[in-house]
Amino acid sequence: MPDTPDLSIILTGVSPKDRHTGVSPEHRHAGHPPPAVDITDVRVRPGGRLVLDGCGLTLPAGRITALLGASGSGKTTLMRLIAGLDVAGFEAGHVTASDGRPLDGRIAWMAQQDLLMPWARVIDNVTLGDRLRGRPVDAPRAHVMLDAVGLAGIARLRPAALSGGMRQRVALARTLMEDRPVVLMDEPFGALDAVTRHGLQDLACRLLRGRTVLLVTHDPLEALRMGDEILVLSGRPAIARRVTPPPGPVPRPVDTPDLGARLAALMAVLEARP
Ligand SMILES: Nc1ncnc2c1ncn2[C@@H]1O[C@H](COP(=O)(O)OP(=O)(O)OP(=O)(O)O)[C@@H](O)[C@H]1O
Repeated sequence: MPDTPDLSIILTGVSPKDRHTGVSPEHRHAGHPPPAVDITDVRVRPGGRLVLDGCGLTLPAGRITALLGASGSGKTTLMRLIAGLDVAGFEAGHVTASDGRPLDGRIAWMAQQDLLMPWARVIDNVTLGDRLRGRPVDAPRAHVMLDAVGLAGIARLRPAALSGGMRQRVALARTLMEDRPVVLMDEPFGALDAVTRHGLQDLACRLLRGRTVLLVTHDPLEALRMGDEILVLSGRPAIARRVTPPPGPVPRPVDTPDLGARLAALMAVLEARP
C-alpha cells in the first residue's frame, strides 16, 4: 500500500485517541483476555478497482493467524481496517472484538521496516510509547523486554550499530513493551536472511504467545511454522480461504513431518489463478 500507517500506531501501537486517556495499557487491559477479532463483509474499491468484496475472516483469540496472498490482494488493507486506519476506496465492512469492547487502544503494529529512531538509543526506542504519551518511562521493564529478545547489554547503542536482525528484535521489544492483546505484524521478518528469520520466528511465537496476532507474510514456510491458523487471500475480488495448518504447536520445527508436502500444497493454493 503506498501510504504509511499513522506514525503513532506504527511506532508504538498507541492510537491517537489513546494518548490522552491517562490510563496505561496495562491497567486498561488488566483482567481482560485477548479477544477474537472478526472482520466481515469488507468491500474496498481503491482507484475504482474492486479489490475486496464480501471479504471476511476471523482471528481466533490468543492465536497466531498467518495471512498470505499475492501482492495487491488486500492483506495490508485488511490489517489497516483492523487497526482503524484510513483505507483508500473503503465502501463497507465491520471489525468487531469477541468481547464486545472497542479495539481502539488494544492494538500494536509491527512493520517490516523496524522504524527505529536513528538518533535515539535502543532503550529510548523501546520506551518510545511511554515518552510519546508523556508518561514516566518504565526503564526496568524495558530492560526486561530487551533481555527477552536476547539483547541485554546493548541498551545504550544507537540503531546504526545494529544488524538488521538485532534491529527487528528491538522493534519486537518495543511491541512487547506496549503489552497490547492484539498484535498486527506486516511482513516483520521479510528483509532478514533465512537463519536470522528462523530465529526471530521462534522468538516471536514464544513472546507473543496468548495474544491475538495477525501475521501478514509472503513466506509460505513462515506461515507453516508460525500460523496456528493459515489464510490465503485469493481471487479478484479476493476472499480469504483457510488452509489446514500442520499439527502441533507453533513455532513448528522445519523438520516437522509432512512439512514439504504441506508447503507444496500451500504453494498450489497461492499460485491458483482466479
Ligand atoms: N491509496 C491507494 N490508492 C489506490 N490504490 C490503492 C491505494 N492503497 C492500496 N491500493 C490498492 O489496493 C490493492 C490492495 O493493496 P494492499 O496494500 O492491501 O495489498 P497487499 O496484499 O498488502 O500487497 P503487498 O503484498 O504488495 O503489500 C492494491 O492493488 C493497491 O494498489
